[in-house]
Amino acid sequence: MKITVVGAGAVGATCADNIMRRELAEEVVLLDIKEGLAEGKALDMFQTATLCGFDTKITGSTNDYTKTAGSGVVVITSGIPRKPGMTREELIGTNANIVKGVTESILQHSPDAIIIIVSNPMDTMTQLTLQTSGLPKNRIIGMGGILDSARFKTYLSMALDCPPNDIHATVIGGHGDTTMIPLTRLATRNGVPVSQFLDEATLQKVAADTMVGGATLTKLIGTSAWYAPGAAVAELVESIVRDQKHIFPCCVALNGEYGQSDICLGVPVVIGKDGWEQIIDYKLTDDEQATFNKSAEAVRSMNSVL
Ligand SMILES: NC(=O)C1=CN([C@@H]2O[C@H](COP(=O)(O)OP(=O)(O)OC[C@H]3O[C@@H](n4cnc5c(N)ncnc54)[C@H](O)[C@@H]3O)[C@@H](O)[C@H]2O)C=CC1
Ligand SMILES: O=C([O-])CC(=O)C(=O)O
Repeated sequence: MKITVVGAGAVGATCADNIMRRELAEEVVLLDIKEGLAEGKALDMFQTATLCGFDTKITGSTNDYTKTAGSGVVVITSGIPRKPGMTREELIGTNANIVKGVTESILQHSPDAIIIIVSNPMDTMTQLTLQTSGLPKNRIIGMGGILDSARFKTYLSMALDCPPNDIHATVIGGHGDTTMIPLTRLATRNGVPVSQFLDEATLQKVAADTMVGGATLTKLIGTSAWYAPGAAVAELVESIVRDQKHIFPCCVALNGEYGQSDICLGVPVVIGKDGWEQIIDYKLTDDEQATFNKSAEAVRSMNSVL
């Protein structure tokens, strides 16, 4: 399979790197609008093949979409990242035009692709892609919840002083500082509810830290994160190309599930070769459902800006 990553910046390049190291494609095409950037990063990454022991070919392209032709999966990371003190929502004015234009160009050459949206504000960019691409809804997947869940698990493991891989936990809702919903009630340490180990105040702090996880990194680094975002995209891509049927929280079009319609929002879905294949419509508590509804309202109001 050929996989295209649009945007050869911090997230796009890390994403391509992870995809290559996991050998998820025969060829990865990295495309950027900045002259030479994608070619340079692609060549640098290809020179790790003998060092890291992978066989995936990588091609760089300065805005030449013919090189992306026939891609099975396309990851869109093009657009500006936030700076310290900004919200993801403030990026909409610039990124909506970029994401729309990129999607049109991609579909001219890869009409059968599954599209993964990473550019922020991700929920609204996913909605935009759904509305403008005409693609079946199962082939449009916004990536945010996998990353947010990875952060949630990491913060829980730090509070528990245990390995992150012993934690199972998920974040649903929007991919925003105030719209994401870490499902503390369902989080477990190898099957044992984390509430057996941590008091309510600690759990609330972990949830709060998770929600501002991206903002915390942006403040520390001066721009937003890329290592965990790139790895999170690769996890999603792997479930598609290997048809693994993993359940991941992803931003998808809801049609009555979780009491919401006409909106793309993060919920648990089964991911396989056809994109998102099934929504796991899990019954939330009344409080969780009320929070989910509030998250949907906030994302809906952002979508109305489009
Ligand atoms: N959904 C998520 O979980 C995450 C989303 N993000 C978002 O991903 C986006 C990218 O972040 P970074 O890679 O850190 O930014 P970056 O600035 O390092 O890279 C963005 C790249 O997009 C390119 N670009 C701009 N317009 C383009 C176009 N029309 N066609 C092709 N390429 C174009 C730029 O030249 C640049 O190289 C941001 O919007 C950021 O907020 C970042 C982390 C996680
Ligand atoms: O925080 C940001 O702006 C980038 C992002 O979405 C994340 O790292 O979660």
